[in-house]
Amino acid sequence: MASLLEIHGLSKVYADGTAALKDVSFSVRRGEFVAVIGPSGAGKSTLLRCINRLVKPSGGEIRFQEIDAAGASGRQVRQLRRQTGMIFQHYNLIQRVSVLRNVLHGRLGYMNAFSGSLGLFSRKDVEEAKRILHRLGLSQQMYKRADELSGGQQQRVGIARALSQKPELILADEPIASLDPVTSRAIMEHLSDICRADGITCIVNLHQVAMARDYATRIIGIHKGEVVFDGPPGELSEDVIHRIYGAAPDGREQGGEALAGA
Ligand SMILES: Nc1ncnc2c1ncn2[C@@H]1O[C@H](COP(=O)(O)OP(=O)(O)OP(=O)(O)O)[C@@H](O)[C@H]1O
Repeated sequence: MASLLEIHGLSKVYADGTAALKDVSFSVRRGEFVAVIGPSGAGKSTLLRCINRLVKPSGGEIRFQEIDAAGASGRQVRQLRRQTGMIFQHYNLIQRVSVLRNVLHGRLGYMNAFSGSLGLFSRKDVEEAKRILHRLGLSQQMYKRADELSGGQQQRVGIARALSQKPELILADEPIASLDPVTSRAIMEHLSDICRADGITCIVNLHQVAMARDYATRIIGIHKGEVVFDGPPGELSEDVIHRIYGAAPDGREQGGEALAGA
């Protein structure tokens, strides 16, 4: 099957000289659930942000469907962002606005500037947003302000907003890092269900190795900006985990929190 996303020789050097990504290459097929793991500062967020062009790559190629994401024009970047839903650690909701309206913001990329600025969403978009909120168990919350919700509920709104875009790809940057273990599993279940039932490809940055093992169909391990593992969860041996997280000189592993749940 053709790849949805192909990355070749991707590099990112920030203005201060930090080389966050070095010669990263992999491709992702439709329907895959990819977990990206690695220690703090490995380059996970930079990778996701290069894919939807929140960060401009320094070199290499990113091909998303027909779009050359690395060299995309402004119009192509807008098209790319329409087709890629982004989910953030801190939810990035508009706090004083209703849950329903936050979800409808996922439709802005499809509207002209005039309708978008006035929030003139179509009846069809509103009905679809309500359906998505119902699916995520948030029917009772849809008219509440976002800041009245718990963290887990806010992250479900973040997922609902991404779904309302009707994306081909969901990029989730540490979506459970601020949540307790039970709520984290509920969020991972929702993402997994979306991937399986809707065929939406997911790339999820995670700190917890156990979560990656339990939910991903494929794991990519990054260490200091380089891919050091790319394979199914079953191949994530202790040796591989040490290669990804590295070992401190005194023998203690780095990323102890990540390994604790491994
Ligand atoms: N805007 C920036 N300017 C300069 N350096 C940056 C910038 N953003 C990230 N970096 C650096 O790039 C490297 C990779 O950072 P990145 O946030 O991608 O890692 P990460 O694996 O997502 O880390 P974490 O798990 O802690 O979020 C780090 O050394 C970081 O300090």
